[in-house]
Amino acid sequence: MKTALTIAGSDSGGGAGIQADLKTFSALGVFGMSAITAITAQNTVEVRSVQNIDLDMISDQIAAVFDDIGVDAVKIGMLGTSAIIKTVAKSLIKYKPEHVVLDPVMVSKGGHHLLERNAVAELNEMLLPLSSLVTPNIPEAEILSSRKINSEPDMYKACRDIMEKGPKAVLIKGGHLDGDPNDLFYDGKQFHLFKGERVETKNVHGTGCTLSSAIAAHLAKGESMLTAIGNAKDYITAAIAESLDIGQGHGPANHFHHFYEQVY
Ligand SMILES: Nc1ncnc2c1ncn2[C@@H]1O[C@H](COP(=O)(O)OP(=O)(O)OP(=O)(O)O)[C@@H](O)[C@H]1O
Ligand SMILES: Cc1ncc(COP(=O)(O)O)c(N)n1
Repeated sequence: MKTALTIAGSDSGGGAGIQADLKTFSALGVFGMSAITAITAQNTVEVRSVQNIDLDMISDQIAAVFDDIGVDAVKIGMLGTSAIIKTVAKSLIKYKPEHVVLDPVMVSKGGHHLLERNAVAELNEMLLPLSSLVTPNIPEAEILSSRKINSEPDMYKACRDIMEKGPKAVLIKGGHLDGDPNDLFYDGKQFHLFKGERVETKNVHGTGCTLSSAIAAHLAKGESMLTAIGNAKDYITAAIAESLDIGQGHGPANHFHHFYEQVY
């Protein structure tokens, strides 16, 4: 069986972070494993508190998985501090996984800063060069590229800027722009626009986590990067179309809508 490791934060509300990642891996038939970087007390409305995990514990979790089970693809989500970024980078340099999908999580939907503001330099210098694909949303792409993004043409320019930081490829997610949520891919040679259709819903908690995990799962199964992203885009579109109206805030993507339909 193919395996995928998520290195990310825990969301007690189950909609984002490690929980979204493991649900996505399972739904796509890949064996999911985790290295938890932080525990968040969180629900659909807010992040109430965050406790970062000790650096040694983070690298021990990663080592335990690589030393015994093996990893076909890695997905990286919330890394709260520059020290955690350095620790994860060191582990990636040691184990050299073939596929690394980096979701550069910075701020939660509710506005809580999940990455220290001064840690962006480490993200740029240490992790982008180790990534097969980096998947910023619009505000994250603005920070990584130091450029305002108000339109699709701006996304093309930002892709070029981000590629200079050394990832093998970039996918800027268009969910935060007006209009249909189109995501733009660039690998230094070709651009590809993955077109979406906007689903009118407030239940979009954890959609970025889900998309990056779905890409990692498809890469673990041996698909090419463009095929993996296309399949992951179909997955997130269906998971948003059938998203769950639970909690008072942004409800989560639905990973098992076929199953839930039978249970309702
Ligand atoms: N309302 C929507 N309908 C359909 N697709 C959407 C919608 N909103 C976002 N998407 C798609 O979902 C994926 C995640 O995009 P988004 O821009 O929301 O990422 P994000 O802000 O990192 O998500 P999050 O921070 O909630 O994890 C992208 O493929 C995007 O195009
Ligand atoms: C542990 C963790 N990781 C990632 C996110 C981002 O997801 P969102 O932007 O939907 O809040 C989050 N809220 N919590």
